[in-house]
Amino acid sequence: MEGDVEGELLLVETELQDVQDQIKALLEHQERLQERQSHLRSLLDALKDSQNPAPAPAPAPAAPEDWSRSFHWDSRAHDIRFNLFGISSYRANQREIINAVMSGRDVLVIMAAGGGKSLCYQLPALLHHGITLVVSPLLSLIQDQVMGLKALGIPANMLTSTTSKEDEKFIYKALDKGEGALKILYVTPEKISKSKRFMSKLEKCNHGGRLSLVAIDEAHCCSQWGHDFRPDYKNLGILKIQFLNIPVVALTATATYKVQMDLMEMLHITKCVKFVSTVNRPNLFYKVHDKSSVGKNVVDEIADFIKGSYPNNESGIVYCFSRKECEQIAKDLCDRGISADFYHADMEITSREKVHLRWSKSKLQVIVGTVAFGMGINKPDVRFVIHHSLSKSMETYYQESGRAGRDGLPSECVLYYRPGDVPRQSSMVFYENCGLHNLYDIVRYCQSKRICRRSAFFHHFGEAAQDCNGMCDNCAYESEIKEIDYSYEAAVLVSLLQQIREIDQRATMLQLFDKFKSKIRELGGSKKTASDLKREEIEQLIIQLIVDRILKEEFQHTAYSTNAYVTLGPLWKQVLDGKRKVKLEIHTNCQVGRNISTDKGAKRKRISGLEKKLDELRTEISAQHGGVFPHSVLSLQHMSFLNAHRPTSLDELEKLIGKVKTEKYGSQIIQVIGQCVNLESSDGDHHESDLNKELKQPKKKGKAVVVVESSDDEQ
Ligand SMILES: Nc1ncnc2c1ncn2[C@@H]1O[C@H](COP(=O)(O)OP(=O)(O)OP(=O)(O)O)[C@@H](O)[C@H]1O
Ligand SMILES: [Mg+2]
Repeated sequence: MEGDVEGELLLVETELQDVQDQIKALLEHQERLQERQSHLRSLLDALKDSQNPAPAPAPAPAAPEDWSRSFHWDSRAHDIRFNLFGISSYRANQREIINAVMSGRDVLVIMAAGGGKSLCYQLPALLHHGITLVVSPLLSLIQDQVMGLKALGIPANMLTSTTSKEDEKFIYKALDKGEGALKILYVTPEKISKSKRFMSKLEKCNHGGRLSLVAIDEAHCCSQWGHDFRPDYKNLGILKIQFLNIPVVALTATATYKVQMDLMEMLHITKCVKFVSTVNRPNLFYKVHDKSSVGKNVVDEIADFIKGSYPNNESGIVYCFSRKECEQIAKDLCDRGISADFYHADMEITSREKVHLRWSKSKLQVIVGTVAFGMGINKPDVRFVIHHSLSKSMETYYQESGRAGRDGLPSECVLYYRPGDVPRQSSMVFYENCGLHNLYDIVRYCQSKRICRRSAFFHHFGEAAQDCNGMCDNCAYESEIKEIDYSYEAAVLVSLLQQIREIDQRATMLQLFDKFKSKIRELGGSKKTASDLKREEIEQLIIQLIVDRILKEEFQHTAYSTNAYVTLGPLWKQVLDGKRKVKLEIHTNCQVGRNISTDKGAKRKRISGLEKKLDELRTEISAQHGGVFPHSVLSLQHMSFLNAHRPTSLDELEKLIGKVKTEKYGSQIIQVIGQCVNLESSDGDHHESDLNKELKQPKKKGKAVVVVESSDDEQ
């Protein structure tokens, strides 16, 4: 009797916890929607006002500043953007943000990964006369940025644990007395919170009128509610207190409303101008791929995909669930002829950095990583991100997959999903705040075969829907999907779990499937016989019942692991009483056989002979110049421009890639273009040059087609 009461109490407590988790998640969602609502309301008011100007001369609230009007620094900004950075036009919001920063306002920038946040403080840094201080959380990010800026001849430096005594002296002199050339100084947050010497030098710099701007990159690290909280970021508010008149620009890729409020408060920039850009990444093609239960088949498919779609060493990431899995998959990919290496938190920092650097310099095609391979990734030309198993939430998946295509060019994000992977993930996250709720969100994303993948992100981040343009599997393919009624099977599962509960036992998903199969055989009442029932379908059904709260997961710790069990959820009676139908979406034209390497979604095109040669040239220049990354020499967008326009003189070249890059690498580029044009004209066919033909020859193991990304208008 006592045991029964205790048992029920436990059940009620677990359910209460579940309800609390859901309330919390719903409140967060409500917050995001409220923010969207207030934004839409003010937009509507502004639109109405512009159509019906108010008749009475009542004191109107100050009109929002128009940051896209012309400013006196426009032509200098244009010159620096194009001639120094080699960037031909601004992306959405960049110009407005730069104008707000230049007008001396504090600014908060929320812009998706790869949106181009760096330019929003680097360009003002060069327009201003003094020094810009940039706070960034990771050494590797700082090193990449400083290296890229130095390659453009911009006086940038960093003050970190790796800075030499000599450099430190130079930086302190520049801060102290304004000697030497220094425009952009990167530091880690620890410098602000822990180095009194640095802060006093900065004080002197400000006193001498030489501190012009403070930029705080990855600003979500300030907030405990953010996904990457860094304690030292909490102290950055000191910057505004100490340098009251210096504008602060805080930048991040994702911040919920709560995180935004929190970081504005902490940085003391509550009156800042806020720029929130869309979470949409139109160049990313999202796809969920059915994952085989046989590990070898999954690696075979991934390897075929990489070799078939990206045979020119285009960079990619494969995310795995565990460290062990990472090492195994990296080895399996190597065995299949792909240059891959692993990256996880158990490795020494130096070996991790080595792998990262080889990959950044495109000497390694694929990094197989755990979630530890995260924030420091600055590589713009990652063409594919594959998830070997599902992420723990929509937010994590958005961030991890978002490391693809930061250069804006078409890239692919493929998630391998198998319902059988869910318990593995749930037993890791169930103790986290809203852990299961967040996991079930991404499980719904994976199980759905109809709903646009992009719309799931808009919904999650509380943003109005936008057109997907066929850039996800559910929008791109006209596959036949049938809704099949599984109410009978669901009722059998529920009654089985009832029986299991009665004898005080529990079942894992695998055990439940086995029991289910023999029960069906025994009953003989299903439309399908036991042998017809595919394991994948029943697992899909069990997971669907879990996310619909008809069943639920329970967890038990053992000495070595946490086991996940399936039990009855709050709504089980509805199914048993026949009050609720259970349907599953099933592909009828054999989704499993659909090979991802045949996808048209990412709009890949053949790489031209010239682009291939330019790629070789930039790698060569990068090797000659030590630190410079190939993408800092020429971006893929530049190579595409050069291929389309084929300049023959330095003057023509300068109009395409700007002055600085032309001065540095122009003669080599013109030479390569000249060689290619000659070869093509002797062949007589621009599109089928010897170079191209040579490139289309099967490479190593007979894989043939050479494809790389293209801009939207090229197919
Ligand atoms: N207007 C532009 N046109 C073309 N390329 C651009 C433009 N602005 C930035 N880029 C390029 O886009 C890439 C990503 O830019 P950046 O590193 O600033 O992104 P980010 O917003 O800081 O992303 P993350 O959140 O991942 O750090 C870089 O290669 C950069 O040179
Ligand atoms: Mg950035």
